[in-house]
Amino acid sequence: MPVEEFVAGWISGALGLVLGHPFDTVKLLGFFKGMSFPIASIAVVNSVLFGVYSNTLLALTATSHQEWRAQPPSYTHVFIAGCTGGFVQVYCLAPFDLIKVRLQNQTEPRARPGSPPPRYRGPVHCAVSICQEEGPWGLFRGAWALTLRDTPTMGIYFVTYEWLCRQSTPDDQNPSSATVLAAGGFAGIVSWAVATPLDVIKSRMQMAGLKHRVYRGVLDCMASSVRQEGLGVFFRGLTINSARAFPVNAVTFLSYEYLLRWWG
Ligand SMILES: CN(C)C(=N)NCCC[C@H](N)C(=O)O
Repeated sequence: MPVEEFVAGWISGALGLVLGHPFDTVKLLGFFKGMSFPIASIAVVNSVLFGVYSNTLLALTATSHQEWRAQPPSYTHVFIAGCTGGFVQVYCLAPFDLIKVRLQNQTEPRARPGSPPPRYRGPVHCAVSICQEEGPWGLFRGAWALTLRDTPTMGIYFVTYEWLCRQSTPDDQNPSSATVLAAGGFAGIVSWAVATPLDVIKSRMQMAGLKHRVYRGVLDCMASSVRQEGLGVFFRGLTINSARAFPVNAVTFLSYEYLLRWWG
C-alpha cells in the first residue's frame, strides 16, 4: 500500500490548518489557542482521508496517482474513493470533533464575571472526563451524524476538485498551481455548503445530555430543531464555514499535489 499519500495528506492538512487557524480561533475561542492539539488531530485525520482516498482509487482503477492525468479515473470511481476516505476518517475524527464541540460550547459562561469555572479545563481533561462520565464509547457520541455528514460530502469534495481541474487543463497535463488553488478552494466551499445542515445536527447530538435535550436519533434532532427554530437552523455557520473553506482547501490541495509530484 503506497504510504506517500498518507504523508502528503498529513503535511497538506497541517498547512491548511495553519491558514484556517484565524477562522477556527474566531469560531472556537479558546480551543485553538495552541497549535499542537489541532496538528495532532486534524492533520492526522487529513492524512487518513487522502491516504484512504488514493489507495481506494488505486484499488478501483489499478492506476497510481502518477498515471491519473494520462488515464483519468471516472467520476464514479473518484466519488466512491472519496466516500470511502470520508467514511474511514470519521472514526479518527469523531473523538477529536466531540472534544472540539464540547469545548466550543462552554466558552460563553467563561465570558461573564463571577460565572462558575468551565466544566472542561482543556482537550485532555475533556477526553478523560467524557471517558469517566460516559464510558469510552462516549467519545464516539455523534459519530453516526458525522458519518452521514462526511461520507457523501467527501465524495462530492473530490469529484468537484477533479471536475474543476479537468475543465481547465489540457488532457495529459498536470493542472497549473492557479487551477489547483481555485479547484481546491471551490471543492472546500461546495463540500461545506452540502455538509452544513448535517454539521448543525451533529453538533447538537454531540452536546446531547449536557446543554441540549437528548434526542432519539438524527431524525428526531432534525425535526425538533426545525420545529423550534425554522429551516434557517440548517444554514447556521454557513458563511464562516465557506470563508474558511476556500483558503484551507486551496492550500491543502496545492501542497498535496506538489508533494506527490515532487516525490514522483
Ligand atoms: C465536512 N466537510 C464539508 C468536509 N470535511 N469537507 C472537506 C474539507 C476538509 C477540510 N479539512 C476542511 O476542514 O475544510
